[in-house]
Amino acid sequence: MHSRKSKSITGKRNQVGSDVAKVIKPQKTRRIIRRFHHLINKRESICLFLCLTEKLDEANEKKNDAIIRASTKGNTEQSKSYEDGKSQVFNEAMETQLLRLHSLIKKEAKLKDSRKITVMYALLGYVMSQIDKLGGLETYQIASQNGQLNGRGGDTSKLLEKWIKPLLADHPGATALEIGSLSSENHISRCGLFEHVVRIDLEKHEGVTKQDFMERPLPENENDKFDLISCSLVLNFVKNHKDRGLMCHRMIKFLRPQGYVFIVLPQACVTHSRYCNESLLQKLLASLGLTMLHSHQSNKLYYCLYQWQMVLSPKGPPKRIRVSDGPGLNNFGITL
Ligand SMILES: C[S@@+](CC[C@H](N)C(=O)[O-])C[C@H]1O[C@@H](n2cnc3c(N)ncnc32)[C@H](O)[C@@H]1O
Repeated sequence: MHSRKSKSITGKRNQVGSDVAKVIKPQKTRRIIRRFHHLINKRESICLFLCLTEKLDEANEKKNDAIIRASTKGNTEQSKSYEDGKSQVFNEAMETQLLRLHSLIKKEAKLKDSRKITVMYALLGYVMSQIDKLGGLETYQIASQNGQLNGRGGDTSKLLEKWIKPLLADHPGATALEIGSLSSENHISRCGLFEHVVRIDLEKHEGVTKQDFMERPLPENENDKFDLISCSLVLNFVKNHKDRGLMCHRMIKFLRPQGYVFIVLPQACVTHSRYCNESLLQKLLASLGLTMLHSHQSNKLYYCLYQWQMVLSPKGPPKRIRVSDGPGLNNFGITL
């Protein structure tokens, strides 16, 4: 696999990480974020096809490599194919195969012979090398951080502050949990409306605890719960519709009665998805007892604020349902 260290012009090696924050140009952030999502999605589909049951960890590519390698153990052809894939530099043919992965998988699933599996290992190796070349989750997060500062008008919790201020007027000592926090400088932490803000993310950042929300110990009492949970641009980061649903379910467990949930999604998740629009999202969250108080669409983002009023509406279907059709739509969806 390529080294995650790059040489500077002085010949010094730079570790991918905080140093890189200074070198990702703002105009490149969107491209990096898109590429990262593309690669992660393709990797997930290939792993599903190969029945790799051990969960890959976005924050630990070394571990992921070891998991994949272990799955090829005893099969020299698969192992060689995976290593060959990893040794590829940018490869048009592989990129085309990735773009057609969905139909490729459909076709191959019918004739799941050993040769096809070998081809999939080569593609998986290629995806791994591309993720590595990109700098993995760290670079993605740095790009997102830059995105917060530039391209999309900054920190999303500015709007949260506007919405939540009148609601918390008689609520001294309110607490908040910010899932997917990249900075302790965001409005949510600085606005003074919350006595305490717990900030967590899959990666460690200054003032942010490294923690997977899905593994955060469940509250033992009301003190461990929050008056607000912020989930800004996190659900779209979660890989599939079922896991997104699980995340929504879990958020409720951390909310105090009448607590609030602030969700931000890329606008396309509600305007250009086959499986999601604002009204479906509203119905899904209503089945968890959440009532929508506000929503707003900017050029790039969709914001909404819900309150846990505990008035449960009927549960939606466990499967994704198609709400739109046509070319150019994405497959974002949530199922509960
Ligand atoms: C695009 S960034 C969003 C950052 C920021 N909240 C914003 O609005 O710009 C998505 C972040 O969600 C984090 N994330 C995804 N799943 C998570 C989980 N299960 N627990 C904690 N953080 C998670 C990722 O680590 C990533 O840093």
